[in-house]
Amino acid sequence: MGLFRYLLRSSRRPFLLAMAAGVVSGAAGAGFIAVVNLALARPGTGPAALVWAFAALCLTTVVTRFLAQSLLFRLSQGVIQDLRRRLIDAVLAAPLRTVERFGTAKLYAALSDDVVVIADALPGLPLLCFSATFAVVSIVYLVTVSPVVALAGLLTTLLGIGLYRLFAARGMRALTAARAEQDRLFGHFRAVTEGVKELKLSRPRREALAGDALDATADTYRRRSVTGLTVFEGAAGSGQAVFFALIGVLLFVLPAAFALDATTLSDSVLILLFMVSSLQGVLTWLPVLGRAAVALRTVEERLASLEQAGRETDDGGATQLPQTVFGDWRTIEFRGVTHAYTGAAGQEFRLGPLDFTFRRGEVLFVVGGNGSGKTTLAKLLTSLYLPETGTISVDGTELTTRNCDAYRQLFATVFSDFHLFDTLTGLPGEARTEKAEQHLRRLQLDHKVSIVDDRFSTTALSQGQRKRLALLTAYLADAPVYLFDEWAADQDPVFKEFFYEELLAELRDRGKTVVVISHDDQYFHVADRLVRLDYGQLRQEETAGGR
Ligand SMILES: Nc1ncnc2c1ncn2[C@@H]1O[C@H](COP(=O)(O)OP(=O)(O)OP(=O)(O)O)[C@@H](O)[C@H]1O
Repeated sequence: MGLFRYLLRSSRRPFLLAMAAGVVSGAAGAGFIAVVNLALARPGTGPAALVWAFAALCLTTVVTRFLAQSLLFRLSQGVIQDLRRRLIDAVLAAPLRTVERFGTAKLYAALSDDVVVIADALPGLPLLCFSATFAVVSIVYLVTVSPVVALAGLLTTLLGIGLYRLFAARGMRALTAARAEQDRLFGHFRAVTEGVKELKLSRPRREALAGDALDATADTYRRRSVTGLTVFEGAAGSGQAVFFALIGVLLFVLPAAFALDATTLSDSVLILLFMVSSLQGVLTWLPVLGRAAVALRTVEERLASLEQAGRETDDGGATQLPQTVFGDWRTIEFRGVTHAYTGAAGQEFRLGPLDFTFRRGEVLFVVGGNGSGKTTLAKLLTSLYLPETGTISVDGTELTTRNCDAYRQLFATVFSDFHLFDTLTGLPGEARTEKAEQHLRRLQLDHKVSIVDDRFSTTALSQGQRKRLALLTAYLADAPVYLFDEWAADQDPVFKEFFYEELLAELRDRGKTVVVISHDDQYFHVADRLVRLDYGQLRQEETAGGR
């Protein structure tokens, strides 16, 4: 039912058209059997009207069925596209913390697997309509042949539906349990693809993680899936069995009990045989539809959780250029700002409460030991996290979900876990390629990388070189504020010096504001101001250098 509801909401018109085609096809199919029966009663002497009816019903059955299926094929591809678009939009609009809590494995599973499972099941839906209509019309026709057989047919159909519902509830439970394992399975796949070096280098870890752990999850997934699909197959078998039982009763019990003649008997059996064969068509789709219902529920739950966490791009102002919203900013003020993470074992890391003011045009260093909260502070400063308590204000305007997207456009960043896009698309367009080539030379990457069709020719580089390419991208963004999270950590002494002594000075001269997270104490003197984090608490320190 969930699938029907979803399609009625998302693609009402083509879906209703496909269902109507399924209904017409079912009715025409049953009418076809009635005409066959009438023709069999008078072999070779049927009136012309019967011949025309035969031809029309044949054609209608075939054409409407084709129409319904082809509409559903088109619809199913549309559903894949639509669900993926909605998931991607929800991920991009949800707060970063919500996306981090989800984890990539769960999102990949929904994007890659669930949407395809749903779409693959859709062509089965017209068959349900076809068979339901076929059954209703057949029973109505049976009333004209023999009310007793019609009643038996109706009771059998109801019994079949009851049995199916009984089985389906169990099948759905098993498939839902299998689906939960799938998230874990995708987590293992990710660990294998991203940890391939470590796994190759250590046989015990490979056997433990890519062998035992993955096999255990895959086994549980397989067992639960097989149970679920087998239960659905059981539902199909029991549906078929009750109809066969009815035909048996019709052949061997009813004639004696109700004095049915041979013609009534053969008409009824023929109709019931066609009902069984149409039912078989539906029954083969039941496991597929069961899996699709579970997948749709998972995707909808994931969408709802992402959407419930709040959209961050609702503000009308967010569509304006940052220059017009926050372009003239002077100060960013933290007042009583906190952010906490709760680990799996319940332990908590709390940053803050933080009170400090960040000023336009300064070069600010954020320093402190590992895990002291520097990156978390950077996420708060860039508004990737909004404060859990306290406020961050820009010249008195408090940052909220409604204006944070506009505010974020002030920043160009290279986080320590940055993603290196291989395209320049989306960066300011004017003389982009020339500027990129010039920076490639400056960063000594021109012998490795070139720009081809607005793309880097390669991103398969050393970590230090990849960081230089990320720096180039940030440079091209030409944002008012730059944030570098331990950028120099992977650079050789020459590039460290270039970064701290040349690049930061150049950015300052260009009127940029710069935040540098750093462990390189030999360069702390280039900062205008330095803040030190110690277990989430902040201390401001003077520096020797700066202006
Ligand atoms: N996504 C997260 N979920 C849960 N805990 C987190 C998360 N990110 C960071 N933490 C925890 O918050 C604390 C601060 O992390 P943060 O990354 O801000 O430190 P850092 O000062 O940047 O460290 P480093 O110098 O090692 O990069 C750490 O104890 C870390 O375990």
